[in-house]
Parts: sequence; structure tokens; C-alpha cells
Amino acid sequence: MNGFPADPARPADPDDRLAEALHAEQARLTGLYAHLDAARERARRTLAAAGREAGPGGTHQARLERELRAAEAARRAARLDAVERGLCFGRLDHRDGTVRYIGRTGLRDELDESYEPVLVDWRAPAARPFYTATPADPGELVRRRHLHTRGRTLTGLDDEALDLAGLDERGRRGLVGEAALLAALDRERTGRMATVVATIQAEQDRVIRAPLPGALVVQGGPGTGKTVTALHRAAYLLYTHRAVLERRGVLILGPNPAFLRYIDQVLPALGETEVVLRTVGELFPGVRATAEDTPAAAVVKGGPWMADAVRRAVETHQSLPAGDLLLGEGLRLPRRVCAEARRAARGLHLPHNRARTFFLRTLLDALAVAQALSLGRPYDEEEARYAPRELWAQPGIRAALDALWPVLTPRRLIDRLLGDPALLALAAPGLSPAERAAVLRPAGAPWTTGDVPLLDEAAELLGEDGTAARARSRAAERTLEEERAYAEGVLTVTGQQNDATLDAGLLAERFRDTGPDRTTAERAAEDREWAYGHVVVDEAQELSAMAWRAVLRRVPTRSLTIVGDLAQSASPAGARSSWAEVLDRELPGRWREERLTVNYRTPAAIMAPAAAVLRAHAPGQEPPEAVRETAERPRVLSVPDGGYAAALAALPTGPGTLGVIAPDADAAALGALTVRAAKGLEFDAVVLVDPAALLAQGAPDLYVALTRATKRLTLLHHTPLPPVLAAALTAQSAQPADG
Ligand SMILES: Nc1ncnc2c1ncn2[C@@H]1O[C@H](COP(=O)(O)OP(=O)(O)OP(=O)(O)O)[C@@H](O)[C@H]1O
Repeated sequence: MNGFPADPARPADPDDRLAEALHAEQARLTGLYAHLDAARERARRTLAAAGREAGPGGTHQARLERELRAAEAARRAARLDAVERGLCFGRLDHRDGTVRYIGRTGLRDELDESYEPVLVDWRAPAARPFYTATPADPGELVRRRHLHTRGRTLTGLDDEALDLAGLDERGRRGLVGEAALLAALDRERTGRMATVVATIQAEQDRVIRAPLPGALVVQGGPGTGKTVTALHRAAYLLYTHRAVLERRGVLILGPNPAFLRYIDQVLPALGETEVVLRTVGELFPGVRATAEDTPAAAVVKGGPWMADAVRRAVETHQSLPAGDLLLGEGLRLPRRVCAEARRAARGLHLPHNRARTFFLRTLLDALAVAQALSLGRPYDEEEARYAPRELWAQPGIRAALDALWPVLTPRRLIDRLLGDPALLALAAPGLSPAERAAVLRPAGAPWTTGDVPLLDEAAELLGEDGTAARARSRAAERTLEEERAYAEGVLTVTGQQNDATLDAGLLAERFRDTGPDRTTAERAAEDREWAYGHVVVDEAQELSAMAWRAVLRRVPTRSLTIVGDLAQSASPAGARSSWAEVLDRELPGRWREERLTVNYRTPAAIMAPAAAVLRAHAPGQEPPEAVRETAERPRVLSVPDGGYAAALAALPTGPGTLGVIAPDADAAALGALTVRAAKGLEFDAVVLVDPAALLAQGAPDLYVALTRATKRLTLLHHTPLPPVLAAALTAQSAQPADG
């Protein structure tokens, strides 16, 4: 890289040196923004020119190329607009004197039009040492510099010398860019997740840049950056494999809508928009899960046995008559023929609604032959063409055959399965009466998150029911008709109606392909059968076996990033001690695991009691090590029974965000979050109501709740604190105050 002189000779006084460096870097930063402005201007000009060229002139091919150019220019303009904040955040000085600036996007010299690179995109290979070099392993670097900015102004910088022989490893655990990292961690939270592109750590970088193919599991304790790492990985993959992923899109699954809102801002900030954010409850287009399952119902609905239950429920709708069917006018359909037709239809291994066509056709043919025989008519080609159709037109015959193999929709089938005790017993004979009772509910009850994978399973086994497809194609035809009429109008207005190369149909198709087109993300979100290029699953320990089936169906290539923490699992099916227990059934031998070990969120003083809870209740699980040493110790306030609301109202409100987390039974009345709703989130200050009750909900719940605070934790209790927590807090208060 060139374009930047080395630092001028340094004055001796450190203050002067810093001022000098700031001055020089500000000048370079200003230069980079000038390049950015020029790049934006160029993108806008391209866009405007494409707009002017638009219109129906030239060959079809030339028009297509113009439109592609315009779309690319629009995307580039949007990308350049998204990087205004924090455009450049780092600088690398190499042994051979090369200097590289690292930023949110790559820029070339737009001013003298040499187009030499002046800013390296953080996702490019050349930027990687910024995240991985340490004094112990500096590679080709002699210095890494972090630039802090507000708007276009440089507000500070941190240098790390990487080449000094014998230099002590700065900070603990080889933290990369320690000063910049700690400054980032100390910032107050806004309630929206921030990008950490300037301070990604080496172990996180390994995850972010892992190859696209295959399933990568990232196991890490609370606050180890699993979510930020997964989001930066999505941005990295979209940059590195743009061609595939722009077309197929990336799906990010999160535990609850609040969490999705929390992370929503990060991806556009990284310049990526081809991403669909969903919870499992939103995976089935057209269905919104609005009700909650009881824990017992969630266990039953989530278990792998439900795949068999749904399959059997479908099969019970492929029935045989008790004896031969008598269909009026002496027409008889022997049971044996029905059985043969069912065997043949099932043998096709087609979805139920598609195999139905074959089944009906076979029976109608058999009936038509029988009818011809009884009337003494030959069964010739003519007869074969019309007779079955006429038979189908008779309501009695139609009803009898329909009953044998009806059209099914996923909603109707699952509603029936969960609403009809006899059907459930038939479809799920392995479930105990208590388990069946747990999932039974009135027909037409609102859908729950646990129902969504069942609907998906059903949709897979049923295939399209013809009505939806027909309605869609009718709508599509109508739209095309309207577009054709509009296009004819355009041709008339522009006087090109006699242009042989341009007919209204072609023009209409063109508007359809381009126009104000829907993005990949929009199309993917509406299509149950969409195959994503990559899927990120966050809080993956929460997914049931049935949910995994629904997720994996959406990524036939099995290119996944799966992040989670088994120790935080609130799965009512019970904690699992390894990812193999979770994944070997669905992805046998097709996944690998990376670990994140450093907790960037919870200060040590808060993490210590949380770790004690974890060790006591899940001895196999290792808590992550907190990177920040100093923080206020947790405060413990005893309140009288029934006094939580008053105690909460009396608590002083400090600076920053506040989260109050309460047991499920009290949360609504106190206006507090349940643990479930707080999952994945963090707050500057957290107040925990009734830790003993949280522990009674499950040790993972208490562990999750304890690890949400970045600065201050207050425990309110009226029953005694759980002994393990009390012991950890007492041990802490025996230590010197800064430990
Ligand atoms: N490299 C980093 N630089 C700055 N901040 C970081 C870094 N890594 C993580 N953080 C911060 O640490 C906090 C925790 O990150 P994140 O929420 O991704 O953790 P998590 O592993 O998903 O936690 P949990 O399991 O509790 O949901 C966030 O505020 C995040 O911005």
C-alpha cells in the first residue's frame, strides 16, 4: 500500500509526540473521508446515468446489462453510506515499512484516479493481522494502532509495539489491542448491540473467518461474544462469498423477538442487508406463534418422536373402506382395488397431496372400466378420456373417494393431531397418557413456538395442496396481465408499439425481473422451501430436535454457524452435556466445534458467584474467565415478603441501561423480564428478584440471570439466598476490595 508518508520525525516529549501523531493521523483520516466522498459521488453518478439510460431502447441484452449496472451502483452507494461512522479504526505498520489502514470498507484512491488501495476492508486477508498479531507472535508487524473517532474527528489513539524483543505479553491472555478493547468494554450500553469490528479478538477471528462449508459449532460461556462473533461471521461470509450468498441469503435464528431487535442494527452497520432474522416461531410463513407451551408440552412436542407421529397422522388419512365401496347404479369398487391403489401411490414416495392425484386417478380408471363392462361398452381411448372425469363430477363418488385420501393442509393436520385424542393415540403410541394429555388442546387454539416445527414437518410430508398453488398462479397471471397492459401503454406512449424486438409481454417480464425488485431476504422470508446459503443459529442450546429438523431443511448444503452455551440451556428436556448429544442425530460426523473462553461482559466480581452456581449444578461445565477485574461487588438487599415492588421503586437509578429479572411467576406483576426474555441480552445494571426462586426454576436460569450485567448487580431476596450463592458472596467480601 502506498499514498502515506511514514510518520514525521518524532519530537522527544511524549505529549508532543502524541499531539504530533494525532495531528498526522487526523490529516490521513480527513484524506480517507475525501476518498469516501469521491467514491460516493462516483456511485451516485453511475446510478443517475443508469437512470437516464433506462427506458426501452437498445437490445434486450444491453438493457439487462444497464439494469445490472444500476443495481450494483445502488448497492455500492448504500454500502458506502453505511460506513460513515468509524470508517477507519486501525493502522498496521509492517517490518518492511508498509503501512495499511484498516476500516469498515475497502477504498481506492478516487482523487488522483490511480485507484491504488488506500483503506483495507476488515474482512480482507490483508487485515487479518490486525486481529491476530500478539507481541509473542507478531508476524510481519511492528506496530498496531487503534484509532478512536467521533464522526470525522480523531479523538484518540492506542499503540501496541509488537516487535520489541523480550516485551512482556501485554494484558492478560494475549488480548489483542488491550487498551482499545477495555475502552470498548467500559462504554455504557445503549440497549442495541454494537459492532466490535475494531476489537475482534484472535479466538473470535478464527471463528469469523472459518471456511463457509460445513457446520461450525461455537461453544462459549456467557459474554464470550458468541452473538457478535456470529454476526461478524455473517458479514465476513457475505463479503467473501458474495456471489453465492447474495443470491441465497443468510438466515439468522435467535431465541426471542427482543433479542432480534437487539442485534438488528449490527448487520446494516457492517454493510450487509441480505440477511433474514427470525425466531423458530416465525419460520413457517403465514403462521405467528402467539401462545406459549407449558414446559411439559414443549418437551413432548420437541422430541424426535413427533416426526413419526406427524408421518403416522398423515398415513391415517390414507384409508381403506371397511368393505367394497358401493357407489350407486350398481357400481362397486372392491376394497382390494383400493388397497392396491394405496400401495402403489405410497410407493411413489411423493408428498401426500401429490400422491393423491395418482391414487384418485387409479380408482377412477378402475371404476370407469367397471362401468363400461356393466354397460357392455368397449373401454376405448375415448371412454378412458372422458369416463373418469364424468365419474369424478358425481358428488357421491367424489365424496367417497375424497374420504379415502383427502387433501390436507399442514394447519388442518396438526390442529387435528393435537386436538383429537384418538388420532394422537394412534399417531404417537409411544407417548404415555400423561404426555399425550400435556399436548392436547382445543381445536383452533392459537399456535405455539413448539407447533411451528410440527407444521413444517407436516408441510414437508403433504406437499403443496393444490388450492394454494392454483390461487398463487391465478394471482401471478393477473399481475402479469396488469403489467402487460401497463407495458402496452408504455410502448404506445413512447411510440415503439411497432418495434418487433419489443413486445408488451417481454417488457412486462422485464419490469418483473428488475423494477423495484424484492431483495433476496424478502423473497427468502416468504418461501418455506427457500434454501439458504448459510444459516446462523444463536442460543442453539434452546432448539428442540424437531426445531433442528426444520432448520436443517432450510440449508441443504449444511453450511451453518451454530453458537450456544450448553450451561445456559433451559431446555425442559434436560441439560445436555455435549453438542454431540444435540447434533449427532441430525448432523452425524458433519460438524466441528470451536470454543470461546473469555467473558467480555461480566466483570470478575459478578462472574465469581455466577461461576460458583454453575460449578455446583453442572460440574462438567467450565465458566469463562472474566476479562475485567474491577467492578462493584454485587449488592444484596433483603426485603420483606411482598415488598419487591416497593424495593424496586426505591432503588436509585444509575447511569446506563437497567434490566430487572424476576422469576416467571412474578415477572409480569413487577414489570420485569423473565429469564427467557432476557436471554442473550445485557444491561449496565441488573436487579435480580428472588434468586432462590430463580434457582428453583432451574440452575441454568439463575446462571443466565446472574451473567446479564456489565457493571452492577443487585440481588433482592425475601427467602434465604441459595447456599452456594451466599457462600460465594461471603468469600468475596473477605477479599480485599479490588480483588
Ligand atoms: N472483541 C470484542 N470487543 C469488544 N466487545 C466485545 C468483544 N467481544 C464481545 N464483546 C462484548 O461482550 C458482550 C457480550 O457479547 P455477546 O452478547 O456476543 O456474548 P454471548 O457469548 O452471545 O453471550 P450470552 O451467551 O450471554 O448470550 C457484548 O457487549 C459484546 O459487544
